[in-house]
Amino acid sequence: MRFSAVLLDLDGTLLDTIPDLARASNAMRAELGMPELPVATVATYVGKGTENLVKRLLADNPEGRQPSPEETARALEIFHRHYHEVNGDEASVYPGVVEGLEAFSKAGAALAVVTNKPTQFTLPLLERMGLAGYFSQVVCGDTCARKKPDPMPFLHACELLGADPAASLAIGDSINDALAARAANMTVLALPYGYNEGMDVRNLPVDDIVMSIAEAAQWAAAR
Ligand SMILES: O=C(O)COP(=O)(O)O
Ligand SMILES: [Mg+2]
Repeated sequence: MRFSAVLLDLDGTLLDTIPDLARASNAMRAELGMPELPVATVATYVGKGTENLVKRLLADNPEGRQPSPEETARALEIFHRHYHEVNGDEASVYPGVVEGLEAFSKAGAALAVVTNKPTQFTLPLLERMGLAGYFSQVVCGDTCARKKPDPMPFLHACELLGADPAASLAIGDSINDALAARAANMTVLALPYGYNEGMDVRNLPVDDIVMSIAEAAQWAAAR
């Protein structure tokens, strides 16, 4: 395998976290007197970090009114409280993830998570889901000054792993992973089962689409 490092997205790539994110989102909306949203709608709001999710949840009102910074800050506090309560309760590891991570590790690749989810939720979730041990580095939404789709988090992860971005593989479910990895000069694979802000993954600027992390490991082994 020509890749010395593999950087994996979290939400929609390693874990299906939408049930918990939707529960916290609707608990926040209920506390603010807003009606419940379908889980599928919440899923289209995930991808650019928690603050962006909260802004989109607040902007989902009949008038399309955008929240003020003060309203966003207050709602974010409420969301955080609820998400801490449920984080991991209904999350699941996608099929093929453990098999794929084992295969990448056996092939000698250094593994990192690169997520837009804040550190306070990411680290306990990785532990709870039994995946923490696979990763030598975890770069979260608040680790760097900018989040994906900026290349900064991927470049930071490569630096921490001592890996050349050109010899590194990124795997994700969304436009944010694709654009960030492209800008970082990495090879990038997309998975179709996650949350791409409601868009078709077939339109993403990626090297290929694979059906699972296990298939991604096979794809990489052939190169
Ligand atoms: O927190 C988000 O918005 C998405 O997180 P991800 O980068 O792991 O997909
Ligand atoms: Mg994702």
